[in-house]
Amino acid sequence: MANPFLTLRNIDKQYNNEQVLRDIDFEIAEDEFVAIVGMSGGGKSTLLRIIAGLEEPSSGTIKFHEHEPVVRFMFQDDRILPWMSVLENLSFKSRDPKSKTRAVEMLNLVGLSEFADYYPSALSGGQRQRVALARALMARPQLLLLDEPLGALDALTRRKMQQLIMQICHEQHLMAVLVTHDVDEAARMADRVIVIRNGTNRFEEVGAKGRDAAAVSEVSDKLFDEIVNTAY
Ligand SMILES: Nc1ncnc2c1ncn2[C@@H]1O[C@H](COP(=O)(O)OP(=O)(O)OP(=O)(O)O)[C@@H](O)[C@H]1O
Repeated sequence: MANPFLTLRNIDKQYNNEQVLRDIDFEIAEDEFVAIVGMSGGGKSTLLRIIAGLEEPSSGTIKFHEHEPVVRFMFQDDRILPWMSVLENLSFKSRDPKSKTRAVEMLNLVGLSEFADYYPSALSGGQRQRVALARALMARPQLLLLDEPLGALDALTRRKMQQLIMQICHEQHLMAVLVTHDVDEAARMADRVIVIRNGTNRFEEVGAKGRDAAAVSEVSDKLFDEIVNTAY
């Protein structure tokens, strides 16, 4: 790979006697958007935590090439604080007055500038996930780890959020690793889709993003076959 940002080599992970990940081996390039798909319980979230440095692999190496990047997560559960306004949710961690300016900018970026003073209970699920995205962007991350962030949204809101996340990652030169159960989502959003089968990455689909509807559907059918043909 020409410009690797992150390299994972022979990553194994066991919990007690359970082998969750085995021989995970792939690279992520600068500016790449990667999706990880696979059966439930297959170790996708564990892999994200290992990339984030929240969990140590049992063996294998993980290497960021240039420098330790700023990494932020987005989850299905938005984890925004109900007793704070939208703006406060973004800026409360920092005493720097510039943080409020940055929060306003980030709300603008995700299309929520009119909602700065709202409390989370007054927002829709899609708007709350926009707040979660804006909050993740506050620290100027280089890498976004997206653990099924759109799983609880209705189909239309989900499509809009997919577009927003792709657009922001592209404009801000952010790398992203998206874990999703939705093979259409993976085929639509990612430059490359990695299928985790039996704990190992056995299949990579390259060049997913920007395909037309027919091509997305073809890729997602292929991904589905790869996943369900796994002997679990
Ligand atoms: N901290 C832990 N201690 C023990 N076992 C764990 C721990 N975290 C995960 N596991 C086990 O590792 C396996 C993989 O879990 P993980 O959440 O990574 O899978 P997943 O592919 O993200 O699943 P899903 O798609 O359902 O979210 C599961 O069997 C889970 O029970």
